[in-house]
Amino acid sequence: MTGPVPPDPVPLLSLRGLSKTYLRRDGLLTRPRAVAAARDVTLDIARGEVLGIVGESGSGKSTVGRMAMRLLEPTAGAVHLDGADITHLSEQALRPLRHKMQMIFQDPSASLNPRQSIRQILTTPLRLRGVAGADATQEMLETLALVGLGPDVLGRAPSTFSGGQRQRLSIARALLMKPELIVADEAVSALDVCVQAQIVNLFRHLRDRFNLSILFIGHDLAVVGVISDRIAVMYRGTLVEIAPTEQLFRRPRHPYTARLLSAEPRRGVLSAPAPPATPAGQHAPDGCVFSARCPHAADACRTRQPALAPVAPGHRAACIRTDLDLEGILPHSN
Ligand SMILES: Nc1ncnc2c1ncn2[C@@H]1O[C@H](COP(=O)(O)OP(=O)(O)OP(=O)(O)O)[C@@H](O)[C@H]1O
Repeated sequence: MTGPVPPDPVPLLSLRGLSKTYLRRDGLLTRPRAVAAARDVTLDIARGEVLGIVGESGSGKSTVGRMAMRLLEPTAGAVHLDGADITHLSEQALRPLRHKMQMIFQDPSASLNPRQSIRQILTTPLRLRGVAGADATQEMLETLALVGLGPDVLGRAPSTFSGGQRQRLSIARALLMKPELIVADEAVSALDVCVQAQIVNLFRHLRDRFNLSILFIGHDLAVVGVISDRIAVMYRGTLVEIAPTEQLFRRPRHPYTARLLSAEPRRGVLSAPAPPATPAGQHAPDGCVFSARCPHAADACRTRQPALAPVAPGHRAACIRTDLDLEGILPHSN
């Protein structure tokens, strides 16, 4: 008997109650204070899913991405990859799993060695996988073609490429590790608007082709919305809303999400300005993290942070003002 394929019961990546606290000193003579870069973040990413994380600068997006990659030790919480708890694995024990998780950063120049040719750069992941000789060359060329580059690039140095081409090269290098998960941290933020669209389309194509899971981190809801199946919204280290993309755009349930949406242009999907940054050096209030800026804050909002609670199927929000009818916008056509 055939029927719909049930969803994969084990998410590829599962973040459970992840927190990260830094001690920060604001001046030479001041006492260090604790800064919660991420608080109790719980997220799952299914195989083949693109999960967006959006929020303004300093909201903790990179901290979550780096903890997911086990590049940063969490202060509390757990990271599960394919059902296995990898939170406390040693670097040596992690090594065989590292290839499954690849990270793409905002500035590809920083991760492409300027003294190496593209052939040398792309040889490294192949060597790590034990692929050499003619097989390596063939795989290199196939992967370059996948990211829209030709064989002529192999002898060139990274500095001879544009920003968009360099990002294509870092994606090619990541693909050569045969990853199952890609964490793309502001991977298109530094690019021109039309190049952003091309790279976002490339990520989408690669997801479809390889059933990749992608954690797509960005500050621009319009860009993140184009590629993501679901979006998680962060504010000051706290996950305040998570929903399927269309639902989040159409009917946001947290005032901060509504505010991000109102900063979006109604047309020109990829040209939203960055939202204003969180004021530096301000402590989170005792209550809801957004209460100080929220136009709908009630007294109860200033006394405690609400938990992320279901508001509709697949949709959760950390707001006690469930009575609000917040304004959304029409979703972008994917
Ligand atoms: N090594 C560190 N030491 C102290 N504080 C840190 C450190 N790294 C990050 N932070 C602080 O943690 C908070 C979250 O930073 P994070 O980089 O995760 O935010 P983000 O949303 O990715 O922002 P951006 O896009 O600007 O990087 C910020 O307040 C930041 O200043």
